Amino acid sequence: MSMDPCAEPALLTVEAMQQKLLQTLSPLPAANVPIADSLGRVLAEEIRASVVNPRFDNSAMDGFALGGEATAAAPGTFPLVGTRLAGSEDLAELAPGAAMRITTGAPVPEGTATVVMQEHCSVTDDSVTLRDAVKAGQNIRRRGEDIQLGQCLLEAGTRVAPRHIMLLSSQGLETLQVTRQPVVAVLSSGDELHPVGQPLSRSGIYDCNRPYLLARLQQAGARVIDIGIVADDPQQIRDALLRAANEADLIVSSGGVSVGQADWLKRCVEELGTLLHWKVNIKPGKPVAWGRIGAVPFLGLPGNPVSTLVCAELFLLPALARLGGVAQPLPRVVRLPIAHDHKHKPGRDEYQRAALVAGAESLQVAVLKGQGSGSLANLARTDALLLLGADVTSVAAGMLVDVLVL
Ligand SMILES: Nc1nc2c(c(=O)[nH]1)N[C@H]1C(S)=C(S)[C@@H](COP(=O)(O)OP(=O)(O)OC[C@H]3O[C@@H](n4cnc5c(N)ncnc54)[C@H](O)[C@@H]3O)O[C@H]1N2
Ligand code: MOO
Repeated sequence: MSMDPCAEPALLTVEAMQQKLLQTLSPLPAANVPIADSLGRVLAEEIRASVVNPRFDNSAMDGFALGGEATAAAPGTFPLVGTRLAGSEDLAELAPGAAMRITTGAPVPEGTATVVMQEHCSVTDDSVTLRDAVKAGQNIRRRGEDIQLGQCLLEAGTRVAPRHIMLLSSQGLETLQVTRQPVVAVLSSGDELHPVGQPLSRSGIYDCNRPYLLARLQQAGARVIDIGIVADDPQQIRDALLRAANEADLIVSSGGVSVGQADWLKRCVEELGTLLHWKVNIKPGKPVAWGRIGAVPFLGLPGNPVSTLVCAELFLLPALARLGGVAQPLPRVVRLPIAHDHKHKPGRDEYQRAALVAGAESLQVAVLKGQGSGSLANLARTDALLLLGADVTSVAAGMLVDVLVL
């Protein structure tokens, strides 16, 4: 890689850069964790059912189980021979023509032909009267109709969500094999940057990229190390990168990757390790850098805050997901109609901040005002990024466009 700041390397497409990242990385090793600690972690094993669902034929309603002949005889009055509650270990059978009070989830007694909701019956101490005809087999949840033994429930590479914890707990699982949680070190670079809580110098600004990255990474399942703000000084940058490489599985910086004389990040990575690629045909975020410090991958995001945000979605989160063992590490793009005519200057794949708005038939995407990579006000309304391909010159209202929902 040339040290000449004026040399223009070949720009990768977004897809090619993503493939390059994914090829450089492999999932971290797996460990066993209690289910209660598994939220947000990534399964390193396939989960197959060891418990069928339902475990036994059981009632779907509070009401009355009817023995065989009673079903055909309804409407009518039938003797009430007992009660079966959920959790009952009682094995009594139900005689043909008799009825038994039953609650939702209780095993239906042997001999049950159907279950009737109690709202459809009148009851005395020793009999139940059905007002209407009944269908055989209704309101009974059959053993194994949902989950059978050995059925694949979750694939390796699934990020554990609360609904998965429900499914796994229903199987009685206590622990899971998950990929080790990736540790990501985050730093900001720039003499102009101040941490929040400190007064600003005349040409100072608050560092908003590092708080953003720390939050976004944690939301995506990483453990973060905050390396802080590093001045535009090669020695300080080298020290920060080496400290980060010592402690983390992935290093991410913002700022200092362009061609300015104080842009040291890329040069320091070349010195300390390997710069694997620099520059992608994307707007915003063109000077994004990818490399390694020793064995630790490094992603250098461009400093303009929206460049940081867009490149984090497109490159940082896939890199994190890959380390974390996620089966589908790339962001999911959906197609939605655009709410208005829209012009685009071709040349780079562009990701524009957009709001999702209610259309007549479906959600629509509306591009927000203020698309400069340093413009922040519209982050308040940003729901999604609209992708406009490098060759697109315009889109007409109603056309389906690619959208990355945030
Ligand atoms: N001659 C050229 N100049 C620039 C080019 C180019 O191709 N040729 N590319 C432009 C593009 S595109 C981008 S993006 C930026 C990226 O530059 P850097 O990564 O070196 O970022 P900085 O120069 O350090 O900062 C850019 C901008 O963002 C502000 N910033 C930086 N870090 C933070 C932070 N943590 N929180 C808030 N704001 C931050 C910084 O003050 C600058 O205003 O380069 C263009 N230049
Ligand atoms: O790529 Mo820069 O991010 O356009 O501002």
